[in-house]
Amino acid sequence: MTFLYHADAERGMEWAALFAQRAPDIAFSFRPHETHPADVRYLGVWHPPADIVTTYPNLQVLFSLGAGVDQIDLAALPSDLPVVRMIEPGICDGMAEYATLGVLALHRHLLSYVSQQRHGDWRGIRFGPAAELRVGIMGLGVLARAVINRLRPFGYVLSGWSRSAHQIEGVHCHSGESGLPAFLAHCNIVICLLPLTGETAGILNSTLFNMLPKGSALINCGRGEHLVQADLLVALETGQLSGAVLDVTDPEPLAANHPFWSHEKILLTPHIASMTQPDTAVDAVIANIRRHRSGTAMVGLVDRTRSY
Ligand SMILES: O=CC(=O)O
Repeated sequence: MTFLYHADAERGMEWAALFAQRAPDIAFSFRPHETHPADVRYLGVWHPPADIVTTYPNLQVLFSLGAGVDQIDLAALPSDLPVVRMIEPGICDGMAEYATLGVLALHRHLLSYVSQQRHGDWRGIRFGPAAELRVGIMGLGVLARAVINRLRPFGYVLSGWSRSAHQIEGVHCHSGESGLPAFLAHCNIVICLLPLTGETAGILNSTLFNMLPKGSALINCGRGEHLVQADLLVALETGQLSGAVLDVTDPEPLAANHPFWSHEKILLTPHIASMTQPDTAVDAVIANIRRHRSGTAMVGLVDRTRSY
């Protein structure tokens, strides 16, 4: 009954030490080649190796080491194999910090000041109060709620949009395709935290940008595939969008000559918004293994019909 951590060995070693301390009853390995495949009941992966089902005939749960599962070909897995997303406090904190960084950077014109500094240009740009800035979040899952809670004390006007209806105190929530135009019409900054699915790929496109008030800004912490890159360039060119903070791109990294690298209105970071933190992630996985063993529902179980 082994949990096999099938990813980078450096972090695997960290996980091994934490598992040994906190769950000595659960065998843990981060060395696939030294692990008997038939012993593997729980498998932790980022990009799963090929043929996991034949390689690990006794696999009972597949754990994604990240919050997303779009990197896993769910259709290739047996429909009764539970797949679990990583939901742990460290990932939520990281995302809350990054989204806050993005909102503050856009609100307080940081991209312009970085450019002005390069040109020796000492010039203040007016900014309005947070209470007049409307921040909208696309996707209202666990990460979005962490972002909302972190943004709340600044006083921004918060709204949210998701596929299905949600109620969050102090947040004006919209849902479904029909709710999208009203949501967008009231966003000065829109943050994409959507899962990547067939329905959400390419959702950040010119149709969506044109539904935002002119001069709005975008933060994409979802996946690079959510964004139609050419549409963003046009929107920045025309002023429909005033700036973008992008933590994800398609592909990653972008080609060396890609216009996003040097665009003055784009802040680009190398997919670091949030990272699974071993200290807290290990507890989340151990708790889920114990839930699975006792037949209770695991936290983060992927709904295979929705792909997240
Ligand atoms: O992108 C990172 C993750 O899915 O955790």
